[in-house]
Amino acid sequence: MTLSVNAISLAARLSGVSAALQPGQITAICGPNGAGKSTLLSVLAGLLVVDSGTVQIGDDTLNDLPPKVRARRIGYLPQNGEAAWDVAVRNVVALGRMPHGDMAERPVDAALEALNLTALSDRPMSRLSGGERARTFLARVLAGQPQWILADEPLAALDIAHQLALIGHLKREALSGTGVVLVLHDLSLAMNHADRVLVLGNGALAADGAPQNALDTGVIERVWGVSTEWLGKPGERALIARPPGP
Ligand SMILES: Nc1ncnc2c1ncn2[C@@H]1O[C@H](COP(=O)(O)OP(=O)(O)OP(=O)(O)O)[C@@H](O)[C@H]1O
Repeated sequence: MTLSVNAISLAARLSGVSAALQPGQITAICGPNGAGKSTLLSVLAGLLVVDSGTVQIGDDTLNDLPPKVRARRIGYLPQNGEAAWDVAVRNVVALGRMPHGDMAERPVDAALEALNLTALSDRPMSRLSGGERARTFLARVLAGQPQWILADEPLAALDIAHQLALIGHLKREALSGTGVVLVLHDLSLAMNHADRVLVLGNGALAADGAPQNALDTGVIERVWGVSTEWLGKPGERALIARPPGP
C-alpha cells in the first residue's frame, strides 16, 4: 500500500509537499541542510502532525491508526539514535518486536545476521563503535518486519563495506515488497541505489523522479547552489563538485 502526503505544510518547515510513495521501491529524500528532510520523514512516520494537508497509508489516514498498528506498519530510524539503557545489542534489537507484543526470536536473529551483528549480540551498547551502534538501531527496525522502513541517514556512520551490505539488504527488502525511504546526503548513493528521489529545497519539493532526472546537475545547481559533474557509468556514478571560482 502506498504511503502518501498530500499538500502538507508545517509552520516554516514544509510547504505544500505532495508525493505518493510506492512499496517495493527505495525512495531517497535529498536536499541541503535544513531543507526539511527529517521533518518530512517524521511526518511520514506519524510522529509529527502537519498544520494542513493529509498523510495516508493505503486508504487510512495515518494519524487515525492506533499507535501499535502504525508501529507495525512503519519502522522509523531517527538520525543519531541513543539507547536509553546500557543493555546488550540483542535486547535493543528485540525491542523491535514491541508493536507485535511477542518475543519472536527468528526476526531478531535475522536482523542481527543482516546487519552483521550476531557476534556482538551480547555486547553492551556502551562498548560499541558508532557504526556498530547505528547498525544495532537499524536492526531493531528490521526486527519489527514493518511494511515501511523509514531511515534518517542510515548509512552516514558506516564504512564503505557495511554501506554496500546494508544497501544490498534494503534492496532485498524492497524486492520482497517493503517500502524503503531513506534520507541521504550522499547524492552518489542516492543516484546509484534509489529507484526514486525526492529533492527538497526550503521545505518544498524541488524535484521528484528517477535519480538521473531528480539529481540532474541542473537541479543540484539550483537547489544546492553547487556546480557538479556526474562521472562513471549508470549504477556506478560519482559526483564531482567544482569549487566556486575566485
Ligand atoms: N523542533 C523543531 N521546531 C521548529 N523548527 C524546527 C524543529 N526542528 C527543525 N526545525 C527547522 O525546520 C527546518 C527543517 O529541519 P529538518 O531537520 O527537517 O532539515 P533537514 O533537511 O533534515 O536538515 P539536515 O540535513 O541539516 O539534517 C530547519 O529550518 C530547522 O531549523
